[in-house]
Amino acid sequence: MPAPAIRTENLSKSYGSVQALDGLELTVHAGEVFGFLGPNGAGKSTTIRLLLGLARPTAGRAWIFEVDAGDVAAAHRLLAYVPADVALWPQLTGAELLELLAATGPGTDSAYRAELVARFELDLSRPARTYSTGNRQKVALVAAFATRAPLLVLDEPTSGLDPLMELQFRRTVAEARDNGQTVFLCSHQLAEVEAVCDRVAILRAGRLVDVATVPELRRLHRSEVTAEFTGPAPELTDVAGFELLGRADGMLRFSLAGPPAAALRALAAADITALTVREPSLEEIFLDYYGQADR
Ligand SMILES: Nc1ncnc2c1ncn2[C@@H]1O[C@H](COP(=O)(O)OP(=O)(O)OP(=O)(O)O)[C@@H](O)[C@H]1O
Repeated sequence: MPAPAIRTENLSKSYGSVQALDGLELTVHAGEVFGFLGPNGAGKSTTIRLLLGLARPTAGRAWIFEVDAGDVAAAHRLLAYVPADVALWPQLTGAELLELLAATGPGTDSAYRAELVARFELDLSRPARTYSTGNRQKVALVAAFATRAPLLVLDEPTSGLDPLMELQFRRTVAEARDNGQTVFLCSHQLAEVEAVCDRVAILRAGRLVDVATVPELRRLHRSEVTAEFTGPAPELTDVAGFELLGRADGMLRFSLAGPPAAALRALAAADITALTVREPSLEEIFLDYYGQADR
């Protein structure tokens, strides 16, 4: 087994009486694209700061490819980082910035970098002070993806990108994975996480709620079923996990949680003419976890 890209053991951080991160146990395998999700204040940025050695844990430890995250000089040779708020030296042009970032980072593939500059339509001749938020983000993304760093830590990397650039981002993440790199992606863009991540971790109030693949998460959550029928309506009220959403003449719409066997038996007893099952999106799953009632 290759060393995990990220491993944490009881990783905890408190700020005074605020427990920002509480006993995080996480393993991110080498080569996977891993989504890190949670509502505001869940502890995502705190985790990233601990992984980057920008803060010290109150308890527990973290390793980057088995290098202690606190050993910043060694750990940062293995990773590239894109922060949520990209700050750049205002007087340097895009081209100068990429050169500077390449000189300080874990090694850059210049041919691939040129391809990424074209792909993200980055005008390298302009000074950074004239860049929009999205352009600053592109500089950081191009610099990070052009490295051969085995781990890419991306914190809200596409919040300033338009939908076309968002697609280019997804394509570039897929290339990083094909290249054997690990991607740790912290994002509120759930469609993006759903599209690119192999597994996701869900964090809430400093604690890990779940780690699973998106299909696994889907199986745990409600699907929406529409059944059309002739004759008597199927009798589903006793089925565990059944919740009626609507009914009309010859049509029933309901949500279902858990295994569908009992519902299928009940449906089989009726004369069903059409059946559609819609699986929940990651966004719906996320809202299920963080429903307004218990925020
Ligand atoms: N330097 C600090 N001093 C005091 N409290 C802090 C500090 N940094 C974070 N916190 C608190 O720790 C908790 C976790 O914050 P964190 O920034 O890690 O959340 P987050 O999941 O990244 O949220 P967001 O999605 O809003 O970025 C919050 O309650 C926050 O107020």
